[in-house]
Amino acid sequence: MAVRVHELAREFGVESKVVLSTLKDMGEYVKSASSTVEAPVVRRLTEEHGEALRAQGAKKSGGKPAAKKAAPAKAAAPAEAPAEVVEAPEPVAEKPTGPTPGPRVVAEPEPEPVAEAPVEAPAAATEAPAAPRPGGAPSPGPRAPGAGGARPGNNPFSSTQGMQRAPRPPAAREGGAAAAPAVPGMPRPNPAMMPRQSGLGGPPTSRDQARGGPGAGRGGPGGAPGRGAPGGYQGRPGGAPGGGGAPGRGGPGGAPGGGGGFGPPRSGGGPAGRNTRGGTQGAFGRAGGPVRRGRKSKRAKRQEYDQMQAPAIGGVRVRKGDGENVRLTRGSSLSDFAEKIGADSASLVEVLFHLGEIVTATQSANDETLLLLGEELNYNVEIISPEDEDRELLESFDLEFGEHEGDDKDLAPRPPVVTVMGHVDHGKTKLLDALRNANVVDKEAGGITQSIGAYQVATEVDGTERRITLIDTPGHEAFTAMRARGAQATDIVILVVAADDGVMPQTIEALNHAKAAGVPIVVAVNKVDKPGADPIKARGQLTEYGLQPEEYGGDTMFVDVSAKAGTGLNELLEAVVLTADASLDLRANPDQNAEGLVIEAHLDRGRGPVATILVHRGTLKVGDSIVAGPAFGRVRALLDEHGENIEEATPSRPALVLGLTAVPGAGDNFMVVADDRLARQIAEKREARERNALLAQRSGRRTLEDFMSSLEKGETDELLLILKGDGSGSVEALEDALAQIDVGEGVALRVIDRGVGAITETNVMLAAASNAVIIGFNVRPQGKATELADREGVEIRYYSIIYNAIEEIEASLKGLLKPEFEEAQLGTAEIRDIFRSSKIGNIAGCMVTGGVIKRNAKARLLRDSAVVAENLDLGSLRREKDDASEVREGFECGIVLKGYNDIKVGDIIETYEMREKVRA
Ligand SMILES: Nc1nc2c(ncn2[C@@H]2O[C@H](COP(=O)(O)OP(=O)(O)OP(=O)(O)O)[C@@H](O)[C@H]2O)c(=O)[nH]1
Repeated sequence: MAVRVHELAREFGVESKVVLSTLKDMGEYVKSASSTVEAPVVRRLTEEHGEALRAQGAKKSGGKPAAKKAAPAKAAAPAEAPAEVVEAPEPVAEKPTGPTPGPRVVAEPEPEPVAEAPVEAPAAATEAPAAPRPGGAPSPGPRAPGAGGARPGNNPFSSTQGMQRAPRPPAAREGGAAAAPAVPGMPRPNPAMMPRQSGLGGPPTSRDQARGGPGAGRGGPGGAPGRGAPGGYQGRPGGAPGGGGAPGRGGPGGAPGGGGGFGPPRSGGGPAGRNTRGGTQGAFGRAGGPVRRGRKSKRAKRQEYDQMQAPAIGGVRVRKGDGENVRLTRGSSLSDFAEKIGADSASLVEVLFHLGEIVTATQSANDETLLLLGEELNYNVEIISPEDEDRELLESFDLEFGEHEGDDKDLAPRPPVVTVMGHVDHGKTKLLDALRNANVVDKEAGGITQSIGAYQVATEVDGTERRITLIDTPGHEAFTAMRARGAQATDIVILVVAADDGVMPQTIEALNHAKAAGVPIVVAVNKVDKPGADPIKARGQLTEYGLQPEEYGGDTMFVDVSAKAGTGLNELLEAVVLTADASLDLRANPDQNAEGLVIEAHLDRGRGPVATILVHRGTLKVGDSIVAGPAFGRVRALLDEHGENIEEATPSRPALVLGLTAVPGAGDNFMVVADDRLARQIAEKREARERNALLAQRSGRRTLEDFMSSLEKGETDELLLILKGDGSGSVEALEDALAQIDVGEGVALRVIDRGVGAITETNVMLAAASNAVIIGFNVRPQGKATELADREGVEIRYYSIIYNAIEEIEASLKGLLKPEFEEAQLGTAEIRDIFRSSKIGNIAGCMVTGGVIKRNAKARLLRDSAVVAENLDLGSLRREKDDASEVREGFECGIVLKGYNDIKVGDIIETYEMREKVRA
């Protein structure tokens, strides 16, 4: 576990800056008092400088000994009522494959930390080294008192059990778990204990923090050093046996360290596949240090796996429930769960791990996993349905969807909405076309009707004009897709049966769908113009399926039509109206904020997102603030099916809406809200929710067995990309070009997100959660995105030439990329002032805002997160009046960019150097 510098300082009784400078002397990259320091570093600090620091602290405080504990450890469960007492666990004998028996749940006799609370690390580190571990295993570090002395080395979350950079005996260096003998009584290597993957170029401090800790750990099962294992920033050896790192995304072993690799995903990062960062990272793994070469043999992997399967010694301490209800939304993470039950997410990770599932604390878990965990811990987990979720979401804004405002007298009749279904080739499309051409309303003479997904027709029934809205995507797929989303777009189904063909399988299917939805049916017996037509037979056949023709005493109207000849169309429409009148109460309040459904939506190159909506109630007007699924906006224009502008759309009226910020999905509901801000808030919440649900789905249940089978199968993988560019054109071009890459079998490429603008923390989070690589095209990261990417081990690649991006991605996918140079970030400086000199050009008065600026570095200039100049050289670097070879963060300096004068105050100079990249 990582601890903060100030906590360490408190521990030693010295000021933060003393610890900072000691760490810097040790060569550790530490920024400030609030920076985190990884356990192995803490240990080294303690071992090498602990005495001196404490002495210094004691001197300062007048001989008072330094505090023993940095801070009170967080209790993971409420003190009261351990629900179930299970004796301290003992080692369990060999276990067959398959999920391990449930976690040994140990009641907590006192509110002591469950796994290791982060703050324990310094305490642990300052303890005298513990006795050698049972079995003679090298003890990578002392343990905290009271944190499970009885179960040495068995806590995968223990900060004290050796992390990536823990000094360790040479014997242990040969591949972690695989090399560790399974001595009885010795902690078996547990996937959770394996070294985390590393090898990326960023500062280890921040990265490590996220990697090693409970819940955030990425080190996966397996023993070999992960991606770029021994590399990393510090180039230290990784992976002590039983090393830290919660079970997480890292795959078993992360076998061939992809650290410097730019190889194909299948070979990178180990056999972990989907759930491992390694898989994808391997494809674009950043350089950063020496890389393990070659793949591990199947045997070694198998061995690792076997050991991985072995039950860990030591139980998981989680307070069991009493069958209480726990309501979780789709895609909740273990952290969310933990919060609800007052437990530590790390223990939940561990519990699941024992159940054979590898889920990190922050990752979205799927429904099954959440239910499983609930069952195990005796909680009644209730996954909130998407509809309920949305209802609750709207309720939180004091809104309601799907209700008419006012009372009965406010309701006015509205046209029925009709979907045409039937067997292939029975004439659905033809019928829709025929109806459109013959009966469309408000049609200018000669006007062409556009297909916007729905249109209105009119017919006269009993002397009054009656309108009908037809959804013009025929077939039951769209109908069921909408139903699956809880949306009922259809009031009546026209079931088309060709008179010459009779009832066919899809006729029945459509019939069943309509029945299941409780939607009345009108049968159109089509193609009656054909010589072999037998409309009577069709009636007889459908009777067998429960559709009794009215003329035979039933309640279903059958109408003979010929879509081709245009006969029977009015009768058909009349039948629809009569059926609606007989069985449905189709009324809506037209005088409220509009609500309804998105029938179809797409991105139009010229007009942006366009959506065809169907108003259910209320009246949609130009200028309304609208939220449609995860999209929102102000209605800029409303168009009807003739492409004509309309001012408003009343109930059952389909209209094309322009002005949305994004493309909603078919079946999403839409509603008008008070203002744009509210619309945005709702949309954002929905989007986040959708993302979580998607991630949960994608993450699936990755079991240890899955890992094994991927190992055996020789792993196919997918390279996921997130594209960010400076304009929608470039992003599209890049995506198009990527789609053209022939990646060959076993490797797939998928763009999971794209967008215009700087690379944001959200992009990084998504990449982290889905093991994607971010491609930045002429854009740079924003805010703490880089830091987060480093911490999360997310690879971001920057390009300014599409061709280069394509070439590299293609090469990496094909595993053809030759060793080459790669950029290593050095430091950034912000231009605070500009001094003009006739001799040397413009001098940028800068503040170094991160890292180190070195004189011989390469530089690029950023303005508002966009790259304005690339491949620049630092002409001179000065501190005060003197030339400097490097200037560190927090210091001012003067920089001249060789041959480049177009600088502005506020610009960022980003420096880097090219390091040779070694491929695995
Ligand atoms: N003679 C005759 N032919 C028709 C009639 N209606 C449709 N057809 C023909 O039947 C064929 C299929 O018609 P479609 O409208 O494409 O049928 P569909 O049900 O939409 O077919 P899918 O879209 O494949 O499910 C076409 O060649 C039409 O011209 C009709 O009333 N009489």
